[in-house]
Amino acid sequence: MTTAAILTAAGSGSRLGHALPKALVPVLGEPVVVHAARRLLAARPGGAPLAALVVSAPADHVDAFRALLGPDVVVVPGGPTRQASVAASLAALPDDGIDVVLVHDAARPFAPADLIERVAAAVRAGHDAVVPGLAVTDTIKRVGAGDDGWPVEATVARGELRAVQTPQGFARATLERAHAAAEQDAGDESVAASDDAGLVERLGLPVWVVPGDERAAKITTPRDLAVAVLLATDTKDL
Ligand SMILES: Nc1ccn([C@@H]2O[C@H](COP(=O)(O)OP(=O)(O)OP(=O)(O)O)[C@@H](O)[C@H]2O)c(=O)n1
Ligand SMILES: C[C@](O)(CO)[C@H](O)COP(=O)(O)O
Repeated sequence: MTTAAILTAAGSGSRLGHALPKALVPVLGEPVVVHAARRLLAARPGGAPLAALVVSAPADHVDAFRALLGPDVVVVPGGPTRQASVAASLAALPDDGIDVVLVHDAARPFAPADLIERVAAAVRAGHDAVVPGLAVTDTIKRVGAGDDGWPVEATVARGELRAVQTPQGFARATLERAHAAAEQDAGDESVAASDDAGLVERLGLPVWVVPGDERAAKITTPRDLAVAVLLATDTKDL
């Protein structure tokens, strides 16, 4: 089997509040997207390097991304939602016998190689959709909508919950089918899927969870950027 990866990096990073798009924000002197791409390219899913890497960029930064990532990485303009950006990258994926696709967020730039390889291995073992997940450590409450607060409706059994990360791995045909079936939602953030496995779930197909890794934490807020500096140091040799 042959594995390729899609790296989503076209978001603006509004919650981060930086002057640059989030993927171009430096961590220890290098842009987030460079850290993320380097770790994907260093992984050996199935014992071989990725056959291709397609990165989505903000439309007005495509040339800057190409200069940063070099000629072996395909850069495409992203769309208005994460789902649309993945769909654009999927359309640009070469044929080349690629039958396993990893979808990863540049916003999780320090995912270690063993996590990447674990997800790909589960797809190669026969699971057509695989996500890495971490057990939830807080008590989780489901709340209603009140005028001046949020009344608790239930305490959710947290043993059943997983906080899901990327990379997520798919049989290519399953990922293409899932995106094609949800194409009408891709332009609207209020209905677009927040992850690719969610699109597979909408088809009624199974999604398999493998252990996640705290080092694959997502940079969303300014605090996360401070933590990212620690993760960059922690994973610099991975
Ligand atoms: N239209 C979009 C929106 C998001 N993403 C990517 O999807 C990942 C997860 O998105 P998120 O963390 O929400 O990034 P932003 O959309 O940039 O952040 P925010 O919601 O704070 O604006 C990121 O790697 C981001 O670049 C993308 O490729 N295209
Ligand atoms: C795909 C993802 O990283 C899995 O946890 C997450 O859903 C992205 O969410 P965001 O709101 O677009 O950051």
